Amino acid sequence: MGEEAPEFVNREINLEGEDFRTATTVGHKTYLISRSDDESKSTASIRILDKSNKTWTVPTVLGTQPIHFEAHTAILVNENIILVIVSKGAPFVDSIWFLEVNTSFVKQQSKITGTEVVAWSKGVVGKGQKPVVISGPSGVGKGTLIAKLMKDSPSRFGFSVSHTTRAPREKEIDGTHYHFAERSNMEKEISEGKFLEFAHVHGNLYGTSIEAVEAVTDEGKRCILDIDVQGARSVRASSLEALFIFVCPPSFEELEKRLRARGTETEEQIQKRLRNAREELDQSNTPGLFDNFLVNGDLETCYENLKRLVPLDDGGAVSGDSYPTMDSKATPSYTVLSKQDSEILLQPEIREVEKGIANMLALDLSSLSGGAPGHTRGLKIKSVNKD
Ligand SMILES: Nc1ncnc2c1ncn2[C@@H]1O[C@H](COP(=O)(O)OP(=O)(O)OP(=O)(O)O)[C@@H](O)[C@H]1O
Ligand SMILES: Nc1nc2c(ncn2[C@@H]2O[C@H](COP(=O)(O)O)[C@@H](O)[C@H]2O)c(=O)[nH]1
Repeated sequence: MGEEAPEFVNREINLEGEDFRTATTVGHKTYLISRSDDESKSTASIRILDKSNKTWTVPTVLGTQPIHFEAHTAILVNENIILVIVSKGAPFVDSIWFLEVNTSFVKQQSKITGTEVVAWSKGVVGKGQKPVVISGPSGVGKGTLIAKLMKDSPSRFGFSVSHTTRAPREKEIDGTHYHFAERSNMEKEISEGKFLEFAHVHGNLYGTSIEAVEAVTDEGKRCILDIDVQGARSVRASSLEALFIFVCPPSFEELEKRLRARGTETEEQIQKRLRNAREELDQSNTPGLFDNFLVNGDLETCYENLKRLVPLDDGGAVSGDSYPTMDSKATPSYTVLSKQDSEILLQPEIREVEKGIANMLALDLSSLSGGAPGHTRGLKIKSVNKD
């Protein structure tokens, strides 16, 4: 609930100054960002002043919050996003953040929770790669392909661990392969808006929690989702920008052979999965649903084709750019030197330049891209030579 604004704060505050508190106005709202009162934690706290009726609101804050939140600078990127640079105490990799105040993700979450919502997204260098949704009929080899991807590049990819009400298979580990859940608990969490998508698949309930995707993207990894076609449809309709890949079997007979050979289902369950496979293959042709199709005949060939769509080593880099090369644990103190059009120049303290632990940086706000809203946003950041 909003409360009457105290007289002394309802005034113009330095909008873009570096301080422990900044106020940034977007339309008729002013976003007050400050270090939390609990100084031991150094987290950020947000309050919103609605200038039209002079009321304050404490919003629901989504996303993983900036840590080491000391002095900061806030700059309006556009009417949807505020750039927040934590200018003291944070390692370089934790110093660039976006406060999403009016993006479609925020609007969607606001509808679900019925509250005013803002969301933190971490600024990552590069394209802020889209999560990858991999769908296909049961037994086609999605899990096998994903396991290869994770084994070859564990630092680059992270698996979104789904919830399911189905019983664990012999070698499945709770929290690694799935979060095995009670139906009533899972339904409750779905009704509380904690799931990005869910679907009834082969007689059980499956779903991707927002936290499962966050856990991966907050580590700066590209998130891989193994979900059925209904789930893919829900993600497509959500605000999460993703790459959608459908894996097809070389033939229906081969699919049946693989399902039987896996030996994890009863005959009745196999029949049910095969019936559903026909429906999924049919549904996969929905125009605009999947971006790419792979046929998993020979496993190695299919894996090579998957790596062409989801490269192991592009690092999200945009060719031709030079990226900051400083020690990722260095904690330089940046101040905003200038903002011209969409370029922001960040100036480290002279001592840090002299010690060689920091360079002047140029942030290109026009490059803001993709990532997972409420999780990460990609951005071009270049080191700038002073001479
Ligand atoms: N290209 C392939 N050739 C032969 N066998 C394969 C191939 N790809 C996967 N398999 C085998 O097929 C079986 C099913 O594969 P997997 O479990 O990866 O399928 P899935 O699509 O993840 O199934 P589900 O949706 O039920 O989880 C496994 O025993 C796996 O070893
Ligand atoms: N919509 C969703 N589908 C999911 C999710 N996790 C897995 N799945 C799909 O379920 C079937 C069966 O999986 P299995 O492990 O029981 O063989 C398969 O098609 C998966 O892709 C989810 O979170 N949401």
